[in-house]
Amino acid sequence: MSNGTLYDKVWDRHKVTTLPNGQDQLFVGLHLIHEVTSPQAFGMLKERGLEVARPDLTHATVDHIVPTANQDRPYADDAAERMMAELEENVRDAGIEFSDPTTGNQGIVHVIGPEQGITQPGKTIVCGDSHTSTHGAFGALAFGIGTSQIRDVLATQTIAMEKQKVRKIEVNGELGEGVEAKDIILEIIRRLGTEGGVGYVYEYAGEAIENLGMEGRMSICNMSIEGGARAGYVNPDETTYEWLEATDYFQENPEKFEELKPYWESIRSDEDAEYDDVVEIDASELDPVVTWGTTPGQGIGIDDPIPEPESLADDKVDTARRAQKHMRVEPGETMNGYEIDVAFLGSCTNARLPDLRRAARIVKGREVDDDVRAFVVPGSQRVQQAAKEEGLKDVFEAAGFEWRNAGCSMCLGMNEDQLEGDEACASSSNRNFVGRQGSKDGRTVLMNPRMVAAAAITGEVSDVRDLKEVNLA
Ligand SMILES: CC(C)[C@H](C(=O)O)[C@@H](O)C(=O)O
Repeated sequence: MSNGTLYDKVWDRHKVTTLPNGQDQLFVGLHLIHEVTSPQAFGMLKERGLEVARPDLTHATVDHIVPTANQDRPYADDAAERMMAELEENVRDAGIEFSDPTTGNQGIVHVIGPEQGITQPGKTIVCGDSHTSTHGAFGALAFGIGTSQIRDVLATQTIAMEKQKVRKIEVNGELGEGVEAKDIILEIIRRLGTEGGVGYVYEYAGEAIENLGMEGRMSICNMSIEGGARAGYVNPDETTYEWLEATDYFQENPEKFEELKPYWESIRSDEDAEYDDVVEIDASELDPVVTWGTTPGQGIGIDDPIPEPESLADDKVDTARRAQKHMRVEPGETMNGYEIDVAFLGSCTNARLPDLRRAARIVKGREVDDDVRAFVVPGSQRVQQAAKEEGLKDVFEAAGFEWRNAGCSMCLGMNEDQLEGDEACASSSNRNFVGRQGSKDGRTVLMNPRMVAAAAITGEVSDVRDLKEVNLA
């Protein structure tokens, strides 16, 4: 195959047929499920007397409601216990592998798939979760689906979809000190808007993307949906293969690695592939980005002035006014110095081992500000364990951070981890919508994990470049 994008190639490879309504029916290589969006779908399946078609291509975890402090069963929260029990029953009945908390493999669905090596280049991957775009970091075609689509995939292992356009986002230049993958994606969303990607899949390319490790690529692909694109991907390369080779799946099946590698190579976008749109970004111009508003697109460099709503496009003026009122910020001010009450280091965007490592280098030998409650919620039990083994847990706890079990936690406040009243939170997560972190008056400022660490220490949104990093060794 040649002259195509990865998107075209993976799509064609998985296409079963074109349906009478014009949509394509695609075979699904991996269906990830979690406790929040799957119960209803299993219910619909049962009503029709249908069985799960490919339990072997389905994998479950529990992440959204799982308590991150006390995980003794039954969970203190009845609703959480019910959702967990239902998932347990569904996976048992269907024979689906379940990374539950007793396995040591549990964690946020978008952290564990890559960890276990079941997220692979050139696969179609779906999950009832908008951040499924994360898996695109491996060159997979991965997108979030709704409940009725989960039902369809459970029943048929296929999905009906319309083909999207492809926008190549080329990020060139070298990232400056203190600036990282999260800043790149916040900048992309700031420039193109939260709706800018509707109808598109994003291909992230360019030397700044190629220079990122898999975790950074995942942070970027993760937030594709915040820019309106249901999927985003990076072409697989040596960095990808190195990660894959070290995973359980390929350690146990080394012959599969050799067998699949030529396929992975073949689905890379060709040099002469045609794109529906191309956008270029210079990574070397970026400062750490923080949000001033209530959408991930309302971001600015740490020392840039918060915009006058009137200076924005017409359709953005009202939302900007409302956002500034909610956040209690004024145009012309910077976010540097904005007081915070909570620091949350977690989520499927930024709770992998290197994220925690970078934050720990800022935290080491310092103390969390007296007025801040700060916590670290590792993305998975494996991240938690590895971080503990290399001493990161001790670094965080010595500074006054709470160290938790794996889960989504305060990213969306579906468990007991929530903002109270009008607390402001420096958060490494992906959404700053009003009410997102559990309190309708809560205020979320999105930023990279090192910036969260800096905010925890100073008690206000700060430029991490002003704090000296400590060597962890
Ligand atoms: C619960 C789930 C449907 C939701 C999503 O799809 O994104 C959640 O993961 C989120 O981040 O808001």
